[in-house]
Amino acid sequence: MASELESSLEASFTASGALSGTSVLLPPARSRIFKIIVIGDSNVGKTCLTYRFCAGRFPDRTEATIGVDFRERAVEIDGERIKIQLWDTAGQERFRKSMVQHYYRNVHAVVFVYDMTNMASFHSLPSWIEECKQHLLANDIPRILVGNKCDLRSAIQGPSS
Ligand SMILES: Nc1nc2c(ncn2[C@@H]2O[C@H](COP(=O)(O)OP(=O)(O)OP(=O)(O)O)[C@@H](O)[C@H]2O)c(=O)[nH]1
Repeated sequence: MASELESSLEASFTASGALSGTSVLLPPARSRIFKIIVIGDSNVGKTCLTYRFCAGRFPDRTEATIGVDFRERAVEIDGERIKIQLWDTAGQERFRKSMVQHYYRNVHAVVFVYDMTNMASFHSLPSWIEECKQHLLANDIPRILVGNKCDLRSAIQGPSS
């Protein structure tokens, strides 16, 4: 029993990255949190995308996001448990004005979303990229582009639409 306890204590030291062999029991290491902002025109599906990722299903109904909504999901990557904190931002200018500087603070990655059935939302991407530049987003911050609503096959718009 005592030896079992000893080995489990040692395992928790090792898991928390602390030195084993000391007599102090440290709390387990806290998960690292990564902040990812999701941006794009209103109605492209940012809320649905983030909700689906975090809750495993689509929301029953959606309304225009005001300011920002936060969603979180724990995932394991390369054996490390991390927390992904998704910032579902408002697409409508009037609902984002007061919040926009908070979106870009300490951000780890950006997801740009457009709606494949709405070419205008694709053409808006340069203005979203410009907003990132204006908020001094570092060049090494990963950026991902998502073309949403690909299930609406017959409504997908191409460059000539
Ligand atoms: N067919 C289809 N509809 C979708 C998809 N994603 C979102 N929608 C619909 O698109 C509409 C807008 O979705 P939201 O997720 O609220 O869009 P948003 O980008 O968060 O909008 P704002 O909050 O105004 O910025 C809703 O009617 C959704 O049901 C998708 O993948 N496929």
